[in-house]
Amino acid sequence: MIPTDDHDWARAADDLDERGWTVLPKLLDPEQCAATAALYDHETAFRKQVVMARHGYGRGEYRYFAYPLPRLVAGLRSALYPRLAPVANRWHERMGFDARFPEEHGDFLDRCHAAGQGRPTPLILRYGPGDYNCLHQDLYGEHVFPLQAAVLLSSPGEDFTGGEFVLTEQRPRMQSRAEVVPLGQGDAVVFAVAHRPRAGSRGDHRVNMRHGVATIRAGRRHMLGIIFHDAA
Ligand SMILES: O=C(O)CCC(=O)C(=O)O
Ligand SMILES: [Fe+2]
Repeated sequence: MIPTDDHDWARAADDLDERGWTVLPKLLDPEQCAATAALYDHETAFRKQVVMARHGYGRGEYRYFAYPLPRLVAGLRSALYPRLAPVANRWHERMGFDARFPEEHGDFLDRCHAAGQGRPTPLILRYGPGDYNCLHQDLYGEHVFPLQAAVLLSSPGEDFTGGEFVLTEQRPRMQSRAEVVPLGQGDAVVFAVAHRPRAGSRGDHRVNMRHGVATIRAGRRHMLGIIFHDAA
């Protein structure tokens, strides 16, 4: 159902190692995007709604899915994870972090759930004119899978303008650098949750990464977020 075989995973792994993010073009087709965005109004599919302005997170809102996840969301989460686990393990080794990740997502979730991180983190975000998402990191407890994915469900230029996906990285003792990630409808961005290793002249060091969304100028923008660790 989720055609992850079509993607160039060797290139994706190289992008991730070099800059901490990659784009998987057309991970979902327009019908899958529309059907997923339409889930937003099915209140019973979700465990929690967050109005971002109430928490100082930005402006706009999002909803975390409840278990069981919709088929497409569950399918994406379990299909992407095994492609990313080798990158995650390499990153942890290079950053000197102890945790290593199993090959299958279910085994990693068992570890999260046993540690009290049992609430699902996949979400849909919805933005209108003037909305934005402040730079942040999606950390929900001790157990962290270091990569996450997000799929643009709306069509830029058609459904909305503005609303660019932004990543920043901060190297130790240096100023932050920003990247704008070009996304079309159905494209997924895969990116570092909080840290990534970077090769420097004196070996690897850890850089700090955050992501957010620039102000939506017009229209409505829906995004599907796939986070692999669950929440406490
Ligand atoms: O709306 C966006 O592009 C940001 C999504 C996001 O923050 C996430 O998926 O964690
Ligand atoms: Fe996020």
